[in-house]
Amino acid sequence: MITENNNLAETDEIADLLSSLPKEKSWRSGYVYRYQGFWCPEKQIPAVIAFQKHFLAQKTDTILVTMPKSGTTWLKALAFSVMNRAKYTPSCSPLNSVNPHDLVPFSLPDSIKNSGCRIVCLCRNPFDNFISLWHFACKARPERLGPLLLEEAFDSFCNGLGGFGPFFDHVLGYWRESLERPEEVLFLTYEDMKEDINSQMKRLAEFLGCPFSLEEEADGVVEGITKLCGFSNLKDKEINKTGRSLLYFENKTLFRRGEVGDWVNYLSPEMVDRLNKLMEQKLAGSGLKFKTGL
Ligand SMILES: Nc1ncnc2c1ncn2[C@@H]1O[C@H](COP(=O)(O)OS(=O)(=O)O)[C@@H](OP(=O)(O)O)[C@H]1O
Repeated sequence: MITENNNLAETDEIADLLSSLPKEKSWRSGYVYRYQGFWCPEKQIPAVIAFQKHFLAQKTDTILVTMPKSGTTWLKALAFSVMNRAKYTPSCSPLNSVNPHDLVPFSLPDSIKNSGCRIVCLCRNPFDNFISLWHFACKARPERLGPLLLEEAFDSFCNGLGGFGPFFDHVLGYWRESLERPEEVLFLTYEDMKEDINSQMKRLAEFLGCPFSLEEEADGVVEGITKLCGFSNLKDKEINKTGRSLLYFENKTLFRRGEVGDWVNYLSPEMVDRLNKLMEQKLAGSGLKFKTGL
C-alpha cells in the first residue's frame, strides 16, 4: 500500500512538474520538456529524476556520456572490449552476438560529480550529429505525423531542441569539465576516432587505468579490438541486422553510414552558414573545435 501511495504521489508531482516546464513538439511524437536546461522527452523525465535521487556513483565506476547519434554504440563497444580484454578475445567477444547497448546500460545523476569516478565523453561535429539524428527521427516517427522535414528539424536543432539539446551547452559542459579534471573526465571526438582509432583507443585504455602493454601492442591486441568494434564488422553481425535492443529500437537503425562529412549531401549553403555562425559564437574562447570533414 505504501508503495502504491508513494507512486501515486510521485505521479502527481511529475504531472505538476511537467505543467510548469516549457514544452515543444517532439520530432517523433508527443512533447519534449526543458528540464534542468535540457530538452527531454516526457517519458524520460521520471527516469532522470529517479536516477538523480537514488543512484550513488562509486569511484570505481566508469560512465560513458554521449549525445544521441554521436557514436554511442561505437564507444560502448570499444570501452567494453578494452576493459574486458583479459576475459574475451575478439573471436569470443559477446559483441559477436549482442548489441553494444545491451552490454553497457544507460545512466547519469548528481553523485557522479563527487564520486571521483571516470567519465568518458564522446562528441561529434554538430553537422553530422544533426543529420544522423534527423535520419533516425524520420525512421522512428509515427507515420500518422507525416514526414519530418529537414528544414523544420534543422531549425529546431539550431534553436537547441533535438536529442537532449541544446547541443552546444551539453558539449561545452563536458569539455570544460575535461579541462578542469582531466584525470576524471576524458573528452573524445567521433572525428578523431575516425581519423586514428588505434591511438584514440590507447588514450581511452590509459584513461580507464588499463593501458595496453608493449607486448599487447606487438601482438596486435589494439588492432584486434578496433576491428571487432569497427562499423562494418558490427553492422554485419546477425544481431545488428535483424535484432532489437533497448526494448524497442531495431539494431540496424544504429548503423547507417558511419562517416564524417555526410552532411554535405543534405544541408543547403544557408543552413551551413547558419550552423557555422552558431558554432563559432557558442564555442568562442572555449578552445573546442570540431572537424567537420571539409
Ligand atoms: N562502430 C561504429 N563506428 C563508427 N560509426 C558508428 C559505429 N556504430 C554506429 N556508428 C554510427 O554512429 C551513429 C549512431 O550514433 P549512436 O551510436 O550514438 O546512436 S544512439 O544514440 O546510440 O542511438 C550513426 O551515424 P550515421 O551513420 O552518420 O547516421 C552510425 O552509423
